[in-house]
Amino acid sequence: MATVVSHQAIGSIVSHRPSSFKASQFLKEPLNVPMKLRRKGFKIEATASQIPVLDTVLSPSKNTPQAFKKKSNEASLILIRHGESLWNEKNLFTGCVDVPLTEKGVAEAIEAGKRISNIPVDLIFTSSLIRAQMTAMLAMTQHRCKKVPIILHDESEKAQTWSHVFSEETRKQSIPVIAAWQLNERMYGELQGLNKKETAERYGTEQVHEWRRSYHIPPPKGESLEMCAERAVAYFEDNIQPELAFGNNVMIAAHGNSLRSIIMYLDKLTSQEVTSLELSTGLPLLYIFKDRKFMRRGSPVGPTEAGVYAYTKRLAQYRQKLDETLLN
Ligand SMILES: O=C(O)[C@@H](CO)OP(=O)(O)O
Repeated sequence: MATVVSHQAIGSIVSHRPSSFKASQFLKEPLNVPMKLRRKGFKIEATASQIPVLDTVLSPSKNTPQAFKKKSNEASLILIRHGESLWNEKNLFTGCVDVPLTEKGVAEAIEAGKRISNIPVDLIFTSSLIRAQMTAMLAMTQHRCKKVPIILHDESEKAQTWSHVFSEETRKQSIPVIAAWQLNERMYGELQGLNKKETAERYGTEQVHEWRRSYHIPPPKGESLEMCAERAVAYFEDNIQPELAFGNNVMIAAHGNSLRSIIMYLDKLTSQEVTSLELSTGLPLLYIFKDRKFMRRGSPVGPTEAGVYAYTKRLAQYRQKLDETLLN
């Protein structure tokens, strides 16, 4: 059965672990994580066979054995496709070309932020492209926690050192943002920069639809969805899922096709089903990760709607805490 998730579809920082720390100490089944996360500014470290951990700046028990326990057996995962870009507006194949949002895209990102303003976010992953990063940042301006998203720069020793934050209190009021090229849009090859309508007129609607939506067939010199999934899903499994397993709440701001491949993994869609999965720009989708399963919860309707909070006790408690903090 075809799955269409478009319109009503789906909708702190952490801690330092000693390098000898083994995932098996706190997970029933250790995840074997080929990690190379080294986020010194926030004291987040992980190497192969460890669990990456966000932590703990939030945890008063940091650096005690308590700090190595899972924060929770449940975590939220928000997926958001970037708002409209200047090339979406012009109907051009974009792929890995790095174009910014339009004014409408900015408004969509802000609206998305309102919808998720009561849902906890401890860590943000974005692609390395500006449209996804703008979306994440603009969305977070609306969050009721009022924490500041900070992009972690670990491209060199110097970048790490020069972006170090020296106040623990300030780190507590921050949310680390990790930019990863693996979450980039599918590379569209020789279609990048071409007009979608003109390309369909030239090569035929069916051919172009196949390039755009089939799982296995790549556009000329570009990536198929399958190839895109290989790097995006591997990144998700290696770097994002371990954070969720630890109890950290994650937001991913990425792209139509990199997110389609991740949703295919989360919802266990077949290569046939994913062909009819369409994601709207700027629409946040919420999942709950619990007992090593992903449960799709839809798109939060808005900050005043209670509906989404009925889904889990933990989300309801988080919102209550925000309400109390803001009243005091
Ligand atoms: O141009 C692109 O990069 C993508 C997303 O806008 O296009 P498509 O609609 O074919 O997924």
